Amino acid sequence: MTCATTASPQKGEKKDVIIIGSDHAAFELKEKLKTFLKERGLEVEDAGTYDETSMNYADIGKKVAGAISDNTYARGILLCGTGLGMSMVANRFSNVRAALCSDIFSVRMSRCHNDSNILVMGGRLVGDVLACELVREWLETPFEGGRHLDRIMSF
Ligand SMILES: O=C(CO)[C@H](O)[C@H](O)[C@H](O)COP(=O)(O)O
Repeated sequence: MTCATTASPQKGEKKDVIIIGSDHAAFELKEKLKTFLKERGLEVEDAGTYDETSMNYADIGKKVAGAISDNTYARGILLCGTGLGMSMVANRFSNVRAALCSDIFSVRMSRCHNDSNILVMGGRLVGDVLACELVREWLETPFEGGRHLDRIMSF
């Protein structure tokens, strides 16, 4: 399983580690995805939340997006009830291209054309089996570069 990125590895970048975070609404999905990733030999950094106590998704979204933005990690996964709040938070950070997806085609395009570096999903929308498939597709699909590189570099 590859984890393609266009950015040159930076000093301290944990480029082979996937950072994952959720709020309470998607805590259960986060735990399932951690198992899925680890079973595939990937190292996972859990940014929280660590139980189902109600909390503010923005705290976790900022933590994960900040760690992508400063190149500590190359790829991250964010989960909340709908995925909306997490994607809004994450896309405020420079160098972050967070893609809120619930279907395979969007996930594939988010990698091929947009070089998404955070995959966002809604735990109250996407079931466990589909979520694992979305993550698998996201990890395995490379960025095409070319005209798409010019485009993502323009914002
Ligand atoms: O996207 C979200 C917020 O914009 C998420 O769905 C949150 O998980 C959701 O708002 C949490 O709702 P709750 O009623 O506090 O569990």
